[in-house]
Amino acid sequence: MKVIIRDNADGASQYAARYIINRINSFQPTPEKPFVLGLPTGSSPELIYKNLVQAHKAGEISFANVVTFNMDEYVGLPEDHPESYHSFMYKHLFAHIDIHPANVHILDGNAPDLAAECAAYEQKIAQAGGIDLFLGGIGPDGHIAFNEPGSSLRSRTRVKTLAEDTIRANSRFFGGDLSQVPKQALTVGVQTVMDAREVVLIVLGANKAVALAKTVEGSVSQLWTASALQMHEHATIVCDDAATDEMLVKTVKYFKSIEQVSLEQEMVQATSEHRSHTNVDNWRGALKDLRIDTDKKQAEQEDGELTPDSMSSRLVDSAIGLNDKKTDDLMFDRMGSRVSTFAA
Ligand SMILES: N[C@@H]1[C@@H](O)[C@H](O)[C@@H](COP(=O)(O)O)O[C@@H]1O
Repeated sequence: MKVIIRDNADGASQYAARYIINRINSFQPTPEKPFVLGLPTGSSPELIYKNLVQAHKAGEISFANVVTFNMDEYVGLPEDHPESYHSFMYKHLFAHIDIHPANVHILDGNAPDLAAECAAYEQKIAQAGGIDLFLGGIGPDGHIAFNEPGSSLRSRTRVKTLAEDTIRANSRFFGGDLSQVPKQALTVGVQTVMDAREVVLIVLGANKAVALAKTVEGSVSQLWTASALQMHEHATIVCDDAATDEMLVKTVKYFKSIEQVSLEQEMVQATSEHRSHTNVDNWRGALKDLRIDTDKKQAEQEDGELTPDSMSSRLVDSAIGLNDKKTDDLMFDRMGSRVSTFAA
C-alpha cells in the first residue's frame, strides 16, 4: 500500500486527478479496449471530479473510451432526487465530459428485484473485463463503498443496511434530517473492489483520521472494511494532512520519505537516461509539492547519505512502548466509542 500525503484537500485531489488522467492516457483506450473506471460519490471525490472536468476542457483527457461503474446507490431514492448518486455523478462529472451514456453504469436502487440488479452488476463488470482502477472514499467508520463494519471482506454487490454512523454522517446531504436518509443501499462488495487491478482511495479531513489510521496501521478487519486494501497488490491512498492526525508520526514520515525517495530516483533516471528537461522540471515540481529542497537532497544523494525513514526504527520504538501519536487521545476500539466519536 502506498500513502500519498498532501497539505490540503486541493493538493491531494489534484494529485489523484492527475494520477487517473495519466493512467487513462497511458492505457490508450479504444472502443474495443476501453479503460474501466470505478467511481465513488460523497464530498471527498468532488474536487477530483472538478480537476478531471477542467483537464477534459483543456484537452488533456478524453473519456470517450472510458467505461464507468459507480460504487453504490441508495435504495428507494428516485433517480432524479438531488441526493441520489445518479444526480451526483451527472452534476459533478458526467454532464461535463465526453463519456457515452451507454458506458456509464450506476446501480438502480429502484429495481423491482434488487438481488437480481446486484448480480447483473457483477456480470456487467466481468463482461467489461474487470475494473482497471477503482477510485474510492471511506466513511468515518472506515467503510468502503457502503460496506459497513461487519461486512464480509469477500462480499460482492448486494443490498446493505446502513449503519447509524453512516446515516448520521450522510444526513448533512438531507438537511440534517436523519429520517430523510435512506436506510438501505446497493453497494459493490469489498471483494468487488479488491478485484480491481488498482485501487485509489481519497481520504480528506480530520473526521476520517481514525478510519485512516485503522485502514493503514490497524490489522485487516471486517470492522474497518477499507483495511482489506492492505491485501491488495496495487492500492494507493491519497490523503490530506488533517486525515493523518491519528496515525503515528513515524508512519506519516515513513510514507512521505518513500515518496520523496522514489521521486528523486525517477528524477535521477530521467536526467541520466533521457536528459529530458521537461521531465526533470516535472519531477522538480512534484518534489516542490512535497516541500523538499531538491538541490540539497541531490547533494546528499551524491554523498551517498540519503537515508529514508526506516520502518525498522519504528519497531524499536514500538517495542519499548514509545509510539508517539500526533494527538494524545486514547481511542478505545469499541463500537460504542466509535459512535460518540463520530457524532462529535
Ligand atoms: N457510500 C459513500 C461512500 O462511498 C463514501 O466514501 C462515504 C464518504 O463520504 P464523504 O466523502 O462525503 O465523507 O460516503 C458514503 O457513505
